[in-house]
Amino acid sequence: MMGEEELIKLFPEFSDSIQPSGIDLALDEILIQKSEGSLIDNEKNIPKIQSLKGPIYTLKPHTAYLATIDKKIKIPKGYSMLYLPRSTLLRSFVSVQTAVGDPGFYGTLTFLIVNHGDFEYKLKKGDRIAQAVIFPVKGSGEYNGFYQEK
Ligand SMILES: O=c1ccn([C@H]2C[C@H](O)[C@@H](COP(=O)(O)OP(=O)(O)OP(=O)(O)O)O2)c(=O)[nH]1
Repeated sequence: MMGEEELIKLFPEFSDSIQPSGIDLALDEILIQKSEGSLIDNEKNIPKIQSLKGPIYTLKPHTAYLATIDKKIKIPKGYSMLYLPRSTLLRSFVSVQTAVGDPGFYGTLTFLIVNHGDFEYKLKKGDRIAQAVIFPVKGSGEYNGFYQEK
């Protein structure tokens, strides 16, 4: 796992958000699902989504949303990332569910955020919701998939 000194060099645009063992990630928008979706024979039909009005978002009980991160990220070749939830959210019955950040990815990170609680939970744009932890990857190629932005 990469530490503070190395992370500042690798991610200068996140210099204000570097932690001893990762990078803090802050909320941009919360989005709700507006249509069905499917994944059949690797054919993606991603559900339509709609932004909620911010900057304070109310997560309804037992409801899933998408959350976008406020700064686009470029993952350098040779590194990969995992995203872990901020524990304050877990202590509040809210999970942040995430996948792997690939070497070479550039774009907006999107996470699933679920309020598992029986009560509403309020979250403000700009608040930290997750932390990225970064690992070197030996012999990696570069991501150039569906979610890559130019
Ligand atoms: O929770 C996550 C994890 C990763 N990413 C970004 C970075 C990652 O490099 C990219 C693609 O993720 P993944 O490879 O998991 O997506 P896929 O469904 O396999 O897409 P593709 O078919 O383009 O490979 O999305 C997110 O936005 N959210």
